[in-house]
Amino acid sequence: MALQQAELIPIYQHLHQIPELGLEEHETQAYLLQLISQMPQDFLTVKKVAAVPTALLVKVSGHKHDYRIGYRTDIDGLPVTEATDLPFASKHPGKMHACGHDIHMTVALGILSYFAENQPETDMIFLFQPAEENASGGKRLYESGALDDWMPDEIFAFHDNPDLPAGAIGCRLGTLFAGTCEIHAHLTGKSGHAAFPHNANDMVVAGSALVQQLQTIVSRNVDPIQSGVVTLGHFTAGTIGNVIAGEAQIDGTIRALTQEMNAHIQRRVRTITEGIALAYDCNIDLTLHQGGYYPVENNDAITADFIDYMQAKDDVNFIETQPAMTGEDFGYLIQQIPGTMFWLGVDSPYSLHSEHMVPDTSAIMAGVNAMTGFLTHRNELQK
Ligand SMILES: CC(=O)N[C@@H](CCC[C@H](N)C(=O)O)C(=O)O
Repeated sequence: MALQQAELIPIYQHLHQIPELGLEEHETQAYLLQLISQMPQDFLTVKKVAAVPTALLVKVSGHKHDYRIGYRTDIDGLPVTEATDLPFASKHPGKMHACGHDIHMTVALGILSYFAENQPETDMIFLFQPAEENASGGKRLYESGALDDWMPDEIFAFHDNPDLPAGAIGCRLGTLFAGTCEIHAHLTGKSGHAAFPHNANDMVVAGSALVQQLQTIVSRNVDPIQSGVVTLGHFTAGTIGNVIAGEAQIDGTIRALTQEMNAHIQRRVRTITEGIALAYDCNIDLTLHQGGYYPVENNDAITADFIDYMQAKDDVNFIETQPAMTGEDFGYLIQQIPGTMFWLGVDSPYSLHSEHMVPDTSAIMAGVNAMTGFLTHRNELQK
């Protein structure tokens, strides 16, 4: 029997207890391998990837081999200290599945277990991908060449969404998620005694000016009909109140729904940073890192079919959604392989990345059922 609610909930709870950061998902990988080894093996081949050691690829051999349908789940957790009071809360201090990748993995296992028993028409490739949050795991996996002889012709993935009702499927034609780019700025001036500012070069002041100026980009440099985000979530400087700070560190992220706008904002960040370094006579070491976090652009034909399918199903609550400024390294994969990304509602009052986020687990079976049905339909198109 394919994995059902009674098996999937304990699997989810176990995964929730063992979150690991990107590229460190060894315990998670071992647990996934154990579960996959318990499925019927007739059609399954499992591949590890030397260049991305915590990744797993699983092929389900179909009746024929001239087409491959890909399905991707991410497997990493976040450096967040859980504050949910769940009986199955994280056992790894300072780490949590606060972005719901435990839900993603559980749904993927449910779908995989179905096709392990019900041989699909075409080959199917399941990607258990590390490091969605921080290290472009999808890009690494693609560039490792491990997919080359298993390259999907189309690919699907979802992200859970606390703002949608549990089990609802959300999607849209066109861009679903933003492209992102990390900002890291290290400022170096001259520390000194609080009483003699003229002999020092204060990085609290220079850093504050940098924050203020970067925050003008969206209001003054972005076409108001389009959109963009510059968030600076981290700013540290100095040591104590009566010492002028000689160093500061500012980190943040750029978000935009097109690659052109993302690149435009990156250029403005560079120019403004150079100007602040000049104006405050300090050194600013700026790193802008986009990696694989391109906008998630859904393929028109495949996504129209996805939406038609979900809308026609009485047991699917389909909701057309707006683009979101969340990022996803699936943006890289979907640039290489046409496909669809969608949301799965998990109805939580707390947002993704919150230490209080508790997804409604009734979404798991809803996701498995909707996607086994849809992937069977995509298989049948290849008959
Ligand atoms: C779904 C989600 O929350 N994704 C992350 C992706 C992080 C991208 C990158 N590390 C950055 O911070 O720019 C997100 O924060 O949207």
